[in-house]
Amino acid sequence: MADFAKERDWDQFHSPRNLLLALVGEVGELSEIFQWKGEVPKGLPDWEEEEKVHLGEELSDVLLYLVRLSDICGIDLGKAALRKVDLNALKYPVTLCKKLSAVEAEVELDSSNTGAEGDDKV
Ligand SMILES: Nc1ccn([C@H]2C[C@H](O)[C@@H](COP(=O)(O)OP(=O)(O)OP(=O)(O)O)O2)c(=O)n1
Repeated sequence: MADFAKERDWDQFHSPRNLLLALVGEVGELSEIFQWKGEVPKGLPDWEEEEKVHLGEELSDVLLYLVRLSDICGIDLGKAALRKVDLNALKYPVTLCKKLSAVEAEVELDSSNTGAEGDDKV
């Protein structure tokens, strides 16, 4: 991405703020693909090949602007992400999360048996 921008004299435009706005714009384009479709099954089995190619393009735009933004801010994104994975693991221990998931599933089951509305689940 650094070479790509340099070759085109685009360094002048690739400021942190501009890259952040470009990133958000691409997230918007990514969202448009899913807009109004309702929930879609994992793996997108019913999607046309063309739609999947489009999805890959928008995901790539998000990734490329994210990588460029990190670079321009002097952040080693690979290192930062690995550190965050470690922090996440400490914050959400496996045993605790499994117990909470089981309890939540039970509450969900109870509320569906009684007809009460439960919270939306992730
Ligand atoms: N000043 C720019 C312009 C583009 N790009 C790169 C990063 C993205 O991967 C892609 C974005 O290009 P477009 O702005 O043309 O966006 P789309 O490819 O999504 O096209 P469109 O918005 O027409 O769907 O090009 C860049 O690095 N710097």
